[in-house]
Amino acid sequence: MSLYSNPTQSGSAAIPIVAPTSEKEISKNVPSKYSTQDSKARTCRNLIIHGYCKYEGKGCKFNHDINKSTSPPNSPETNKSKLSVNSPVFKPTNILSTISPEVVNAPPFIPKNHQLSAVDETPITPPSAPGSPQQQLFYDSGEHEYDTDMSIFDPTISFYPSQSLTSSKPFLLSSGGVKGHGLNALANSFASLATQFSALDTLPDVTTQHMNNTSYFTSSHYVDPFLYHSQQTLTPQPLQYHLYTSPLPHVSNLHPHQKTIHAFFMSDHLREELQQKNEATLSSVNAKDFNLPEELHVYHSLYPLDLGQGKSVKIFGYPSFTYKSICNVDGLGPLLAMTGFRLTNEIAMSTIESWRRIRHANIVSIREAFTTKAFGDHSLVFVYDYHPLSQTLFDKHFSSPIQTAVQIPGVITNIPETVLWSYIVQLASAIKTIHASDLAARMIDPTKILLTGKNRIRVNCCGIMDMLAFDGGKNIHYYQQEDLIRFGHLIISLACNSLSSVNNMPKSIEFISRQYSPDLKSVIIYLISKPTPDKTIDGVVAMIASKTLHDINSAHHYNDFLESELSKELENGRLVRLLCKFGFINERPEFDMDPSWSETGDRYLIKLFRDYVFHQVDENGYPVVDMSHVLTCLNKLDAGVDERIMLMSRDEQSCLIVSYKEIKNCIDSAFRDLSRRK
Ligand SMILES: Nc1ncnc2c1ncn2[C@@H]1O[C@H](COP(=O)(O)OP(=O)(O)OP(=O)(O)O)[C@@H](O)[C@H]1O
Repeated sequence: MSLYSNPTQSGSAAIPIVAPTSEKEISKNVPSKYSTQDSKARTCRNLIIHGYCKYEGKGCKFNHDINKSTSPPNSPETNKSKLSVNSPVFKPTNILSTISPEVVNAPPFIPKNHQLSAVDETPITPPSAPGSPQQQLFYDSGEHEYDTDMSIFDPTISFYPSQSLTSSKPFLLSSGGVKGHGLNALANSFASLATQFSALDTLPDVTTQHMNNTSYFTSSHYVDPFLYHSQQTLTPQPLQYHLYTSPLPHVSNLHPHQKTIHAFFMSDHLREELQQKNEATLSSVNAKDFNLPEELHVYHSLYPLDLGQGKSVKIFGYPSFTYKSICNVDGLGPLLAMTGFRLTNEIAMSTIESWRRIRHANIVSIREAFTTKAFGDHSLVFVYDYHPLSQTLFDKHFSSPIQTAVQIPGVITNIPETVLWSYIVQLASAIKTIHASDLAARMIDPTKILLTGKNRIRVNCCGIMDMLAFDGGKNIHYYQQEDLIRFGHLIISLACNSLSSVNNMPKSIEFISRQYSPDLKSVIIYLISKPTPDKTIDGVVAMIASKTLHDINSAHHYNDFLESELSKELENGRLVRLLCKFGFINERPEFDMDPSWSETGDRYLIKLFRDYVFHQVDENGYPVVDMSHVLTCLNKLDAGVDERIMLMSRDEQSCLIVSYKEIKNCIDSAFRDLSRRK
């Protein structure tokens, strides 16, 4: 693609249509092979395209009487039903075949996928020498012929930068976008997109044609969108992934059409949640203000996670602190530092290896453990995976005053049974994995179980007790039984909404049997029953089998939800990169000592394309805010398809017919210029 110049310059693969500026200019540009007599016999092209000619009576030599058929018999102009002002049909696909490039001294442009219609009997002007840029300038002199298969052109639209020139009839994105913006336009756009994909299936040698992006948008066969679904017998063809946008959102119940824009993107709730998590991940403090070491092994940027609560000795027997940190090697990791602990038995460190091998969705993975004196005394540091904005079960269910108050049966603060079952299923799954690895959790406590998402729990701080009270694994069965009893106590506390409920078992069980189902009570009774060799986590898993299925179902539903939200954002990265390039190029005040750089050459085309995508207005002059139009255009641009569009200057005096592929080349070349270092 060579440099573009303002429409008056040649050397472009685009095909400018330029309105004549004066009578003199008109006559100057009319090729000599047509006499004045011929000109009078031919219908003025301004009349055909715009519905009127502002030079009528002021020197334009062409015929302005639309009812007078003066065209040669074989000319497509004779088909007045398609070319009348009342029903203008405009399709420049075949215009290209009959325009002499000599008119403007430019080599002809023959698109690779150019399809000559059967009605076009005029010989094609030979292209320029092989290898030269295939270009053609289309001058609005009237010395050209139309075929009958033109895109619809509405002369009543006041400012309409461009129209899609695809021959695929159902694809009326531009006109649909202008005339019926909002929901209909949205639906039309996607229906047309789907139609084009379906058209792909009907082509005989799709793979070959698809390689040059031809078959999609230049197929002249209209394919009913509903036919798409009945094409199952055909072998699926490779698709142009770049052309996809996310599927049409459910917009039928939405009224204000602005809302449809939101429907294209991730839900606000999920976005906010993820943004808060990112914020938490990036939060930092000045280490000196908190009297923290600036570096600790391969970790730095320590950030205290238990700011309000201070040192706690009740679980581990040593004061412990939790920090978020950044690892030099692989990013984030929260640290749990135990101060005042001196590791005497080096073998205890080896227990961490067994824990490092455990990967489970309900267990916070441990990365490593090491000793340090960075906190001013002997400390043992454990490093776990970081789960931003997580809360402990204690914080969630037992920290507010109403929750810690003495439980009054029947008071609203009960945790719903479905939530309890979800906790039970997840904990049982975690404990089963731990026990199967010949380990014991020893951390089934509300302060050591993290809530990392909606009802999503993970057992935290695993492996610490094995190191603090190292016994070489001798008492593992005892600790496993203890896990089950602690598991039972945790569920009782949650069900009764009180940590002290475990001190009065009969009353608590009676409360649970009144508030919850017998199944829940049975599981609790099993968990807190006397340890026996037969009492294992497998017994619990068998008892909760049906609830597990329900939990799996919920997890899959949530997974579907997240996947659909993700698909909405799938193309963002690509499109943002493209928009960034636009931003670098468009309206640039100066480049390479040239103040008009962004307005001339290839960049002029990019500017017109920007207008085509973003600055269209409808027949009443209102901006067309059609996101699907923007997304479709950008996707086609990114894919560099051969489909051509007509770009029009803001003064409506010149048009350029150009393919997405050429615009893409222009953008790439302009961007390369900008990033080039001399
Ligand atoms: N792996 C982790 N990822 C993210 N946050 C964590 C992680 N581990 C702990 N936290 C957060 O750090 C905070 C402190 O954790 P900690 O284990 O010290 O709990 P605690 O409630 O302070 O218990 P204790 O009473 O033993 O001090 C908690 O609010 C918890 O949400």
